[in-house]
Amino acid sequence: MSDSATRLRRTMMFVPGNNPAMIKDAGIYGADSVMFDLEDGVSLAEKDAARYLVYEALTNIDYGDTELVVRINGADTPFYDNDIKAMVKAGVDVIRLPKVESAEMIQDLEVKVAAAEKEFDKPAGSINLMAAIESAQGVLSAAEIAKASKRMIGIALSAEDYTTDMKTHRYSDGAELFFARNMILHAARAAKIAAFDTVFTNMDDPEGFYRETKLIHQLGFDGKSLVNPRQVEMVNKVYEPTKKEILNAQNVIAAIAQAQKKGSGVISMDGQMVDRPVALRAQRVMMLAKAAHLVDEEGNYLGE
Ligand SMILES: CC(C)(COP(=O)(O)OP(=O)(O)OC[C@H]1O[C@@H](n2cnc3c(N)ncnc32)[C@H](O)[C@@H]1OP(=O)(O)O)[C@@H](O)C(=O)NCCC(=O)NCCSC(=O)C[C@@](O)(CC(=O)O)C(=O)O
Ligand SMILES: [Mg+2]
Repeated sequence: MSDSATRLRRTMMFVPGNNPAMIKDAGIYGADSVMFDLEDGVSLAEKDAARYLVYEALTNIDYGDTELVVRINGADTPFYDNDIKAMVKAGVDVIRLPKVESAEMIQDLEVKVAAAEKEFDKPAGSINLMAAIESAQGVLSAAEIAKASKRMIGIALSAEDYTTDMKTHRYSDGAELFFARNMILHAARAAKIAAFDTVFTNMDDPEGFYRETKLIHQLGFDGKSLVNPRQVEMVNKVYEPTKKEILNAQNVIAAIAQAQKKGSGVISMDGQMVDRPVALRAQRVMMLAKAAHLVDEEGNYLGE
C-alpha cells in the first residue's frame, strides 16, 4: 500500500487562501492535513490573489510532514482551470473538488490534472484527488464518486451546503445528517478510501464539538474537516487509543502470529476468538497509537 493509502487523516484544517498570516502558521497546530481554500472562503475579488498566495506558500514554506490539500473552485466557475494548473505546478499533495455530484466531475478533473502534470513535468499520477459531497445529488451518487478515479483518497461530507440543499439546518443531535453520513461512509469503505466528516462551526460550543467528534469516531470516519486550530487537539485526542486498547491490540497481534505459526488463522485469547478482522482492527489501533507517540517504532507502550 502507498504512503497515501496508509497515512492518518484525523484532522484536515481549512485555511483561507487569502489570509497570509494564517497560511504562514498553518503547519504549527498539529493537523494531519492542512487544506488551503480557494473556494467559498475567498471572495470573488480575491480569487486570483489567493491562488497566487497559496502557490507561493506551497513552493516556499516548509510544512514538514503535514499533508497539503487545496480546495479549488468548481468546474462551473472561471477559476477552475487556472486553479488546477497552479496547484499541480506547485506540487500539492491533494486537490479537493467541492460540490461534487457525479463521477464525471471527478473524471474531468483527473484529465486536467494529468495534462497539467505533463505540462509542468510532474510525475504522472503524483497528485491525489478528493471530493466534497455537499448536496442530495452528491450523497445519492457517493458510491460512484468514490470509485471515479484511482487518484481518489477520500470523500468528505460538507454539511453547511448539504443542509441548505436539504432545506434544513444543523441541529445539535445531528439527526439531519444520519443518512448522508452513512452513505458517505459506505461509499468510502466500498471504494477503500477515507471518509471525512463535516466542519463544526460554533467555536463557543466545545461540548457540542466533542459530542459530534465522538459520534463520527464511533461511526468509523477517518477524521474531520476543521475550521480552527483549537479543534485539532480535541479530534486527535478522541482518535487516540486508550492504554487498555493498546495492550489488547499488542496481545491480539502476538496471538494471531502464534496461530499463524501453527498454520491456523484463528486462536482463543482470554476466552475471546481472535481472527483476521480482529487482527486488522488491532493493527489500526497500533497505527493510531504510533501517530499519538504512545508506542515506539517496535510497538512498545511508552506510557505508565
Ligand atoms: C472560524 C474562525 C472565523 C474563528 O475565528 P477566531 O478569531 O475565533 O479564531 P481564533 O481561535 O481566535 O484564532 C486563534 C489563532 O489561530 C489563527 N487561526 C484561526 N483559524 C485559523 C485557520 N483556519 N487556519 C490557520 N490559522 C487560524 C488566528 O489567526 C489566530 O492566530 P494568532 O492571531 O496568531 O493568535 C476562524 O478560525 C476562521 O476563519 N477559520 C477558517 C474558516 C474557513 O476556512 N471557512 C471556509 C471553510 S468551511 C465551508 O466552506 C463550508 C463547507 O464547504 C465545508 C466543507 O466542504 O467541508 C460546507 O459546505 O460544509
Ligand atoms: Mg460548502
